[in-house]
Amino acid sequence: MTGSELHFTKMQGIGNDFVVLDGIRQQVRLDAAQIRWIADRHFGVGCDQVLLVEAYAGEDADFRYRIFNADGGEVEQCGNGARCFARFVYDQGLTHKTTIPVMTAAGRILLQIQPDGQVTVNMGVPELEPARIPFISERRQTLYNLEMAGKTVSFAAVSMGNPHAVLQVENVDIAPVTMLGSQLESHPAFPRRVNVGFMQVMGRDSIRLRVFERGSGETLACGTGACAAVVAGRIQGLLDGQATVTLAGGCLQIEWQGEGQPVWMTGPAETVFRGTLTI
Ligand SMILES: N[C@@H](CCC[C@H](N)C(=O)O)C(=O)O
Repeated sequence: MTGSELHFTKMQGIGNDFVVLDGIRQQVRLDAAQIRWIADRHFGVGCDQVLLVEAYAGEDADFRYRIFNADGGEVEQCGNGARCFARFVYDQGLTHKTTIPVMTAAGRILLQIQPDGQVTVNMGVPELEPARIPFISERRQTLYNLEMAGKTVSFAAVSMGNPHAVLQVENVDIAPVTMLGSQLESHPAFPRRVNVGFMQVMGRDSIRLRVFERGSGETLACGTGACAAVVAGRIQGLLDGQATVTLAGGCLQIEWQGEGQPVWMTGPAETVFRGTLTI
C-alpha cells in the first residue's frame, strides 16, 4: 500500500454489480492484481466487473468506457455496465446529455437515459461470422457442436463485441451452469475464451437466462448475454423481434430486428453506495 486514495461508486444493473472509477477527475492506474483485489467479495469491495470512465479525444464519442472482469482481465464490452456508465456520467455531472455516445474496445455504443430513469443502449450489430467472434469453425452455422466429456454440446455463437456461446435448455433452474460453463469458457475453440449463456425459451417474446461469464463466473445478470441469447433465439426461429429476458437479478427488454440491425437493450441502473479505497 502506498496510501493514495481512490474514490469509487458501487453500482448494479439487475444484480450484475460494478465498482465504477472516475478516471477523469482522479488518476487511476491499476494493475490486474489491484483489480482482482477491488473485485474480491471478502478482501475488497466486491463486484463482477470494474468499470473505468475516461475522457475520449475523438469526435465520435464523449467518453471512453473500459471494462475489467473480476479476474483482472480487460474485455471489450459489458451491457449492464453500459447502463450504469450512463447513470454515472449523468448523475456525477460529467455530462448533461441524456443521449451519450461512448467508445469501448469493441467500438462505439449509444446510451440513452429515459425519462423514467431506465437506460436504453444501442449495443451495435451482432457478429455471427466465426472468425470475428472469435470461434474456430470452417464455416458459419446456426448451431455448432463440440464434444465435451463424452457428450455433444450444441450452441449458437454470437459476438456482441464480446464472445458468447448460447445453449438452449429445458429448465434453466437445473442447467449445469458452473460445470459446463467453466469447461466451455476455456475451450480451445474459443481463442479469447467465451461467455456461456443457458437459455430457456418461454414463448416467442420471453426467455429465461443464466450466464457463466468469462472472467467472473456465474453472475445474477449479463446484458451482452441477454442480447446474444435473443440473437441466438431469433436466428433459430424461436423468437420474434422483441423479447423480455428474465435473469436471476431482474428483467431486460431486448429488441433485434434481424441481420445487419443493431440490438437494443433497456433496463435499470442503480447506485448502491460511494466510498474511498486506499491503494
Ligand atoms: N456482465 C457483462 C459482461 C462483462 C464482460 C464479460 N464477462 C466478458 O468477459 O466478455 C454484461 O452485462 O454484458
